[in-house]
Amino acid sequence: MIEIKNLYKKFGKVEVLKGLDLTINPNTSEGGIFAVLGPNGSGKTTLIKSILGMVIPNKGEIEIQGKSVLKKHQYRNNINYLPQIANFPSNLSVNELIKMVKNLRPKPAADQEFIDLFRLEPFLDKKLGNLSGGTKQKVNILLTFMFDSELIILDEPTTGLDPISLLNLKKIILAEKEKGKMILITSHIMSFVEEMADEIVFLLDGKIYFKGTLAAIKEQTKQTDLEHAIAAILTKENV
Ligand SMILES: Nc1ncnc2c1ncn2[C@@H]1O[C@H](COP(=O)(O)OP(=O)(O)OP(=O)(O)O)[C@@H](O)[C@H]1O
Repeated sequence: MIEIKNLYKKFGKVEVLKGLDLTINPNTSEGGIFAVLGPNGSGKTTLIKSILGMVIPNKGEIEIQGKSVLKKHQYRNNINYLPQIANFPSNLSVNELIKMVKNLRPKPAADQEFIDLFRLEPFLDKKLGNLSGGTKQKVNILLTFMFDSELIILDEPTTGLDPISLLNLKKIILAEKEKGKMILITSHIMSFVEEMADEIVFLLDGKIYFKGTLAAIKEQTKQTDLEHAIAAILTKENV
């Protein structure tokens, strides 16, 4: 369970989060996959990075499983995080990077399973700087899912993936949900969100504008699909 109270974050003069309150509790919600949505620059990554301790909020409280996480770091060992842009060292090979990450996080790793699934074997000795965008994203996904963690945070996970890899990603996410994991996803691909998410968390103007099921957001906006439901909110709010 994640509980966020009165979260504020400013970058210089830009106020991104303005007293954001959010409780994500899979036990009382419809399911385990929560999509964090909002227009470009609305603060989705800032919120995620605050949960991860990579952004330090100006004010507010963040608790995971009832424990405050601000200025702590141990809890991060139990979060799998897929960053939006993976800045891999370009002169390392895929194999070297996997080994390095496994050394940094000494717990069982299912790397071979994902090497096989995404057919990464031919790329293992290639330098990361020479990989295509989609192949880099497959390495990014492998590094995220090879460890077993209770909380999984995915920032734009579909970027650059071909159709088969996208199907594989969806399978992996659903398998994690089956195991009872809590999964937070940001995505601008509404068809992906509609297919995967149990609940929507919609950020607007530094706060949570809506939290609830796909059915509820469609009903509230009187739209039949998520894309139009979101468009209806943004038009109404003149964003
Ligand atoms: N380190 C930083 N320094 C200065 N400004 C920042 C920093 N990180 C984010 N911002 C600003 O905070 C705002 C929110 O950015 P954020 O990346 O959280 O948005 P987002 O909702 O994830 O956007 P997108 O959908 O485009 O990925 C933007 O105006 C951005 O320029």
